[in-house]
Amino acid sequence: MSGRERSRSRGRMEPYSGAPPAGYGAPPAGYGAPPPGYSAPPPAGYGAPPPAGYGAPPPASYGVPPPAGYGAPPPAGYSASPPPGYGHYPPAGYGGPPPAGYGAPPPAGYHAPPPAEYGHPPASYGAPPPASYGAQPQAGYGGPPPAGYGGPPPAGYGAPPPAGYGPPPAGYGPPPPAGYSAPPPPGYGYGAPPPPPHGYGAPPPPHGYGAPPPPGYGYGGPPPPGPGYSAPPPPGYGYGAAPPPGYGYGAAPPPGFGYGAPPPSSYGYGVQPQYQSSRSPSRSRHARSRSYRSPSQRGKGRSKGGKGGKHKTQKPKVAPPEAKPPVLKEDGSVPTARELSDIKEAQAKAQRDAHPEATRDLMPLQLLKDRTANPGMYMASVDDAHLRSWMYLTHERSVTHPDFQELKSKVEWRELKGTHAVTRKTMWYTKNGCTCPYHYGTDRVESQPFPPWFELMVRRWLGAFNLNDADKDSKFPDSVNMNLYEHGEHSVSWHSDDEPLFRGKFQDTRIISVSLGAARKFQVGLRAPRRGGILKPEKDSTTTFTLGHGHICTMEGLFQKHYLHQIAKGTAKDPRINATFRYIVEHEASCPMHVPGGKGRR
Ligand SMILES: O=C(O)CCC(=O)C(=O)O
Ligand SMILES: [Fe+2]
Repeated sequence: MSGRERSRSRGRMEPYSGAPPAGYGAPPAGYGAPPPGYSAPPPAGYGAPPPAGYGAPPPASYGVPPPAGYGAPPPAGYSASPPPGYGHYPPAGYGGPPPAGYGAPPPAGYHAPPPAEYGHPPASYGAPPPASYGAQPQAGYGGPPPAGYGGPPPAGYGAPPPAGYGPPPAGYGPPPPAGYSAPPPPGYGYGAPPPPPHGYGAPPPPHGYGAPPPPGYGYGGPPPPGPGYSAPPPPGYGYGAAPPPGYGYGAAPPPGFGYGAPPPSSYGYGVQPQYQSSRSPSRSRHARSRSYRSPSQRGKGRSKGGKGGKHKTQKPKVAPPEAKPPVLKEDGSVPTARELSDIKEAQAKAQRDAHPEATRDLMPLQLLKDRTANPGMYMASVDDAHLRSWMYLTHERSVTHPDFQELKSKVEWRELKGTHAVTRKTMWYTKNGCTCPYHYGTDRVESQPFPPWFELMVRRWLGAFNLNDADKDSKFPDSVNMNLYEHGEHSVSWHSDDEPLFRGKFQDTRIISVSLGAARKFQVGLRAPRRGGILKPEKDSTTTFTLGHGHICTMEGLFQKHYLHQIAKGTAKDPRINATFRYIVEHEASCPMHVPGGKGRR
């Protein structure tokens, strides 16, 4: 308070005489309309007391006019339901100027909810969009985004264009992402839509299917099925029916498709189709499940089926796979390791695009947000009905800083040792007498029962989901994996929570993740075939979110089958705890909860 202001407030106590008390000259800025009867300026001499209502000084907080829109619904452009945490309680320190950026809509592409203490705009707010967001923001970004930048990019468009997109690289590599055929939105910064590579989109030559594709047709990856692609094979080629859509992309023909002779070696654009003998219809299923084997399953004998051997006798005997023809480029040359990975990634993507998962109409699935009183407070961060995969983010106020301190000091944290250093600390609690351990790569952590103090804490955090064990949708999680990241060097690299215990690669799973302490970046991306044995998301499919104190993130449906996630190393100085609540479906054979022969169902 300045000296002048102090004397003004003292002046209020003086009797009115002659001149108005100090400070009464004019109502302070922002005081709104003068009270009824007040006629400014005061009458000469100001003999009379100030009109009724004028006597009191303006309330302390009234010094500054309230920010436009304060108290009212969120300002225009703020989106019908503001993102979770936005505006459901007034920013701290309200009464001062609105926090920078308040009143502006959140920047396009800003997926993460604002941090717990709204009032500090998120770190990236107003800053350039996340790296994965495609083109650099246009000059002037920081004000409203350039026209066209506001809406979400078309599917597949969020990623940067392939290197050298100006003129497409020779051979053009994989087909452009879905939706890419549309010109980029204005302002997206590609200049003009890229010219299609020579021959792209044109139908293949009418009789050319037995022959190599014409020069220049050459996609590194499989061509999209185009008009004419399902044209009958050249005379003499002789399969009865037209090949199924997508055939020739490396997928095996469906059971019973049964052509006598394999197609000529040039069929399939350099990617050899996989032949299926009509005697082994399980081949394609076999090939498919093979690509879903987890790190722990890989390297184990196929007859074990990756389930610790206990289903040995139940597994159907499968004939040893026929030797696969080598994958060649369209010019017949052998691809480099990187080119081969690109080809495999494009094949996997084509498979995925061609094979949607069951819809929720066909196979109902209740999303956790729909169990709450306020589903609008949950932001869809991944909403992928095609892959039956969902991720929602919200902020939960009942998660407190004392909770963080209690967890940090009471949990018996175990160090996880990577190949070179400690990657993070962890703990694994289970319920109902379950003794299943948790496997992290080569590390194994024995379970402990939920401590009573933790049970209470968790019931509070997850209260909004109304998990009262009344039916299958309302089951309370029966296990939790906790991580303590002491600083930015602690991390968890790309993975999915696909441990056999949860059967997340085969059926819907729910994972509820609660974050406490320091904020860290959480990334998700589409699962791609391993590259050089390493699990990484498909190129250009990564999205980054910030998980701060009190954030709850759900992963639902087949998210663990189709998506990967990670907490990458970063610059964080302060510790963070994350608890992921899970449902065990298939207990290990040594566990008292094990059901012999049963593949559990949630
Ligand atoms: O710390 C996180 O937010 C993620 C942890 C995680 O992915 C896991 O425990 O499986
Ligand atoms: Fe995970």
